[in-house]
Amino acid sequence: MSQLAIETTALRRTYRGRGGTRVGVEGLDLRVPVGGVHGFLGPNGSGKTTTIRMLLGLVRAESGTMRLFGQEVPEHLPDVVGRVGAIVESPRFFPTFTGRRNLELLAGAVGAPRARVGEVLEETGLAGRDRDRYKGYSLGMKQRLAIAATLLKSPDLLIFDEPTNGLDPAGIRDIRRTMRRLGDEGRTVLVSSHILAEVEQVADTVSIIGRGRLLAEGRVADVIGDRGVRAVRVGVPDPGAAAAVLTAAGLQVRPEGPALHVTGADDPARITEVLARAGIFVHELTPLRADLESVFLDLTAPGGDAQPTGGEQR
Ligand SMILES: Nc1ncnc2c1ncn2[C@@H]1O[C@H](COP(=O)(O)OP(=O)(O)OP(=O)(O)O)[C@@H](O)[C@H]1O
Repeated sequence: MSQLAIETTALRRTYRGRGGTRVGVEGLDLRVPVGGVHGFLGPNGSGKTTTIRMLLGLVRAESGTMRLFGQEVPEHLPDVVGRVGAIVESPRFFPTFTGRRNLELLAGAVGAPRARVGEVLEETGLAGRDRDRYKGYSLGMKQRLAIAATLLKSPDLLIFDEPTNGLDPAGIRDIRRTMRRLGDEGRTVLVSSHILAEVEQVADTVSIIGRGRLLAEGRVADVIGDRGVRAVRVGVPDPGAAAAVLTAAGLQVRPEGPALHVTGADDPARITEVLARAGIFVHELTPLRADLESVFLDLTAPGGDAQPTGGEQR
């Protein structure tokens, strides 16, 4: 088994409130490989922040185990914390100081060499704006400065909790690029989000959770491939006649605009074969790939057929 940057087993945390006990995380098995970007996905309230806070020693787990780079935490957190950088809440910067000055102060505080400040400004694309005051930064620039701050000590693992919250599309693209670059450098990036389209483009691997449990994990393409409904759009001159023939052959058919949406065929060639035998010729045959969004919605739908995988999908 390849080394894991993060591993949790049967992790559990509940919250007691006036309305009774609320599940934060319930038996969560999370495995994040070393190197690359890992999307930690789930709808609002599914337990992402709770998990991240437990990993960082900010919230206590009720039961279960957690490891960072093989070291059990929180017991051995002091041994690994130097390898971990996290943006959980917005760090506090001095509004009237420049971005660079803020970083220089932080570098002093964490014992990073001063030269590192220039490097992290480059890495986060802030180099041209580093002499502007923090209070004049856009939200996206503030977020990039927060990332720059976590990079000062060159962490092997970066944990971002919903890093693009509140950003405009350009800001989102910048953060995504920064995360991708960090992953390509061989660092491990854990990025939590409930916005799938965003993570789908940047992540190498994903874990999808719902109500505190793991629902699916693996490489993005595999998670989609395993769960994707294989459908094909079929264009024919006479959709009514074709629908009757396909239905008689045991396939599921519904109209989709001027074409047909067909499921139930393991191989699209079977559709052309069935239709050709009936003298119907196909002018369009488009396999419709499920995207992560629909897989996610399927898995996390209340009362849906989501079965926790227990993490044995790899
Ligand atoms: N301090 C707390 N006190 C009581 N309940 C809490 C607390 N923190 C979290 N919860 C509850 O635990 C569950 C998981 O919350 P959590 O914030 O971990 O989810 P999340 O996946 O990060 O959500 P979001 O995407 O909205 O940030 C929710 O039902 C939430 O209301």
